[in-house]
Amino acid sequence: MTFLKISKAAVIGAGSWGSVLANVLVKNGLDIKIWTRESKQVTELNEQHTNHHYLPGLKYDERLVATDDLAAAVNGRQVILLVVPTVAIRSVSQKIGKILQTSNERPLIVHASKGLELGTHKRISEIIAEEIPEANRAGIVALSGPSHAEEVARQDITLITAASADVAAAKTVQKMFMNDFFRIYTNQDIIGVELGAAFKNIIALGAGALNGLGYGDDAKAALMTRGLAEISRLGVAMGAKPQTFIGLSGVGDLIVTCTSVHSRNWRAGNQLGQGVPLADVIKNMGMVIEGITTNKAAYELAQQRQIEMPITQAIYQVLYQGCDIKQAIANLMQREGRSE
Ligand SMILES: NC(=O)C1=CN([C@@H]2O[C@H](COP(=O)(O)OP(=O)(O)OC[C@H]3O[C@@H](n4cnc5c(N)ncnc54)[C@H](OP(=O)(O)O)[C@@H]3O)[C@@H](O)[C@H]2O)C=CC1
Ligand SMILES: O=C(CO)COP(=O)(O)O
Repeated sequence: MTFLKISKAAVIGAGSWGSVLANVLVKNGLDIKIWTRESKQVTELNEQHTNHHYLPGLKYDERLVATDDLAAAVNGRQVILLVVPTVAIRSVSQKIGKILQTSNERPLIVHASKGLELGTHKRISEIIAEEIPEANRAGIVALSGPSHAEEVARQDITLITAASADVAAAKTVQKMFMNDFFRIYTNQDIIGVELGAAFKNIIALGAGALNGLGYGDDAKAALMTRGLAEISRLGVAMGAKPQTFIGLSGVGDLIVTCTSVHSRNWRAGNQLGQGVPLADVIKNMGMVIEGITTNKAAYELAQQRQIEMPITQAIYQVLYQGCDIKQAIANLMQREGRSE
């Protein structure tokens, strides 16, 4: 595609991240419609300009318009930004694909979700490409990097990546989001960007668990470093460029997710480390914990491709096979000595 100056976009998903990204775009002067499946949330966003369940205390820009009518959100928009959990990407994309076929429109599709599909192990952009016909999309861009909704909401400095094989598409997204607190880099390695984003959540579960168990900074640094080594190994085997894992969407996002109390994955791991059962952790969070399903996908991929991922395997044993966390850590420590 050619570079476009965007004035109208739709944001699909009004959870923590979708609502904050929508707010950034409104502040940047764009006309934004945000879609949520919840009619009560539409009323709250349009009348109180709040999103109490997801970001208590935040006042949204009054120009942000919410709707629960997907066609009304999508039609006539130059960009559609998907920000629903990975598990919902296929069904939502299917619906959007049908709407765009009927209206015969061709917007740029952007997503900011981080995960792999269970069963197929597909990346988000692969799912979108399957469900929205090529004739009805101008390109696909992944928006990803170290960014917590809670901090972007208060306009903290945040730097992330717009990734697409199509440079003009990535630059279009860069331009629409950039402002004095939000800085976007482009990257053509969408495979590496999406995989770094998905896999770091697994390691963040482990970092949280170490904290919950009372381990210190040495353990955290070790987990992050060896975690980066194994997620890059799988990522490169899946077609990612190695250097992407030392960029914002790789080590950058790994650092923020493994060290921030805002991270849902870290907080979930922290509770598991304190002995809270997984079902209760999920119930109490009230928001998506992507690392739990991505751990299963990554474990299966590692098995299929015979790639050594001891941390991912240990977390899989804890989450899915009932292994005690302390036993899983002991098993990791007792592995035969290796070179780095
Ligand atoms: N939160 C953050 O700081 C960041 C999140 N991300 C990524 O963004 C994605 C979304 O995360 P986040 O906003 O935190 O998630 P939340 O749990 O805060 O919100 C999820 C949103 O998606 C909606 N949703 C859930 N399931 C479906 C479905 N089946 N169909 C339609 N809508 C659905 C929810 O609607 P309802 O309220 O009705 O359930 C809600 O609006 C994730 O992949 C996450 O990894 C990326 C960077 C930062
Ligand atoms: O991706 C994120 C930060 O970059 C958000 O991480 P959590 O989903 O763990 O909150």
